[in-house]
Amino acid sequence: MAIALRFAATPPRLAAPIPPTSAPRAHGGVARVGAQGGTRCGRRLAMAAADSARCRAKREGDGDGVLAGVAVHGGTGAEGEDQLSVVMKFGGSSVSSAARMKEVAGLIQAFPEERPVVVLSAMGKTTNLLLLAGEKAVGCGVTRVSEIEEWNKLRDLHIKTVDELGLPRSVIHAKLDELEQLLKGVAMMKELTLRSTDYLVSFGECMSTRVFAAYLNQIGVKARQCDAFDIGFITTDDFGNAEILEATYPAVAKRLHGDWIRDPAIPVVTGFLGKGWKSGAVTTLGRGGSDLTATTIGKALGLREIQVWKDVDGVLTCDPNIYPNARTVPYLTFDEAAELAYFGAQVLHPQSMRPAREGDIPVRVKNSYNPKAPGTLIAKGRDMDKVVLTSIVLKSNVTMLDIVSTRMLGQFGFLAKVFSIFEDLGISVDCVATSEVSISVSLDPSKIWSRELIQQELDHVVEELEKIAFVHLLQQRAIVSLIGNVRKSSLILEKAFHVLRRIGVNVQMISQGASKVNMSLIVHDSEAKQCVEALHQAFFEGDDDGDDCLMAEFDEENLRLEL
Ligand SMILES: Nc1ncnc2c1ncn2[C@@H]1O[C@H](COP(=O)(O)OP(=O)(O)O)[C@@H](O)[C@H]1O
Ligand SMILES: N[C@@H](CC(=O)OP(=O)(O)O)C(=O)O
Repeated sequence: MAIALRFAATPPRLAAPIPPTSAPRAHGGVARVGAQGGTRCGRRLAMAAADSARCRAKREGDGDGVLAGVAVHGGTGAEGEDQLSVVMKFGGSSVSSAARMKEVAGLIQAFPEERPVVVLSAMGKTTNLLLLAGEKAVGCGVTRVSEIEEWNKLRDLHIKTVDELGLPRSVIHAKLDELEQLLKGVAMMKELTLRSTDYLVSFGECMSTRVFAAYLNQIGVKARQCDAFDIGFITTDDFGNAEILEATYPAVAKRLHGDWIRDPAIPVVTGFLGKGWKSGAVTTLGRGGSDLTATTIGKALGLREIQVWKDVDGVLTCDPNIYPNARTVPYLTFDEAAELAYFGAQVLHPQSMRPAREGDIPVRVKNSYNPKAPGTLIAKGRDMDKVVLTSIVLKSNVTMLDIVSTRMLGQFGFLAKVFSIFEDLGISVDCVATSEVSISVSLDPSKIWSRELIQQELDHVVEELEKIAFVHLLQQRAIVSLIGNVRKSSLILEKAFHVLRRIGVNVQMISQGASKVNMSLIVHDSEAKQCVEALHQAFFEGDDDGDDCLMAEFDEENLRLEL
């Protein structure tokens, strides 16, 4: 049987690669925009340095900030019709069905004064379905691809959505055909590389945006579908976890603004995707990466606000799946939000705060199921005077290593040796605690695609470390991170340990940075949920202080009484 293999397991190059304007950094998230001090206007002009549009901006001579004709928000509040004003990002949960897409379109129509850039994730759990379909395709044989349950599910979901929205199926057919060919290609090659995995999962966002843009047009809201990899999102070639490069900012600004000026239509941009600068192939920004797409666009265009619409009333005091009494946190700083995300609060992508902080663009986390709820506003600063604890984050299934060396006493270079082993094996470390003769670390279980550290990797790391130290491997641990006011750390720890002692839980490791807003406690996995509940009750429910219970304000007197 002949198979039209239009897309082999190795996807095609998209276009000639565009080199980054600076070398990619080895670690971390979004590459920093270079020397940019000064005003917003100055920063944006710097971003557009290589851009011919910059000259136009100068010619027009808007002292309050004009980039290539974009009147940026220099605090005057004077927004022209000729500029995009906000980003509205809708996650998979917000666009999981035709009904949800209608709701989201309604939200966009409800703010006619806004000229949003819309960023969409894949519908519902499409990304997971694509990953599973790809894995199954590797082993199922070409003729059985059509039987893969996940492929059928996601195809049916998209066809049903298009039908229910009253759109022609042609909106989605080409992409579905390509996807089927790709799965057949994977089945034929019996191989799914990281590169082809990224190409495979990109279909989720490519389809949701096509459907949604078509729907907006149908209801009279002029919209334009945009693939992020075609509008200037340039990344490293780290498939599965690519970093956005600096060249992205001027490229995206130029493209989105240019399109808007030429023919105003709401851009509907694929979240989560980019283009590798060397390979020219589609890359992804790590799970939940659409938040990062949104903040990158916000910074690139210098927009007034970045809205991230979820299925919860904002950032909550803890994961509502762990403890349903979680409450909304009304205000957060970029640092607090980043810390929350780093330590595993699923609600925001760990790197997403960086562009917002650099561009000083406020991020509003809102609930698309409950738009009246005020949500969470994340900005540069907030009044921390009354803030004690902001949120509790739990990361489960963590592995801990106790590394003991008698040779560490008075020695130098031991820590360097330990960490070079982790570096060589590509394992990242979450928390660290050291003493004269020992070091305890917790290992990040979520490497690429949330794959957990497999036993073989752990055995390898232990084997290497045993060459220089005694090693104890402790599995099934959990990190309970207390995100709060570092200036009240003693108060937080005092109360936390009081609570933990009361429920009979022993903390196995503690880690707190010098000026960081989080304190991490490692406990046994089996006790972790109970810890979160008890801590939440003590910090957020115990004292009804009339201040949204969020500041967990409790005075010394109260504490003494409790003790
Ligand atoms: N501290 C927290 N605050 C809010 N939501 C949280 C928190 N921790 C975990 N979550 C989970 O994150 C989910 C929202 O994030 P996500 O699934 O990425 O949304 P979306 O798909 O809309 O982008 C919520 O449904 C909630 O279950
Ligand atoms: N669809 C991608 C990207 C994303 O950001 O999704 P969401 O916004 O639904 O978390 C994922 O599932 O990882």
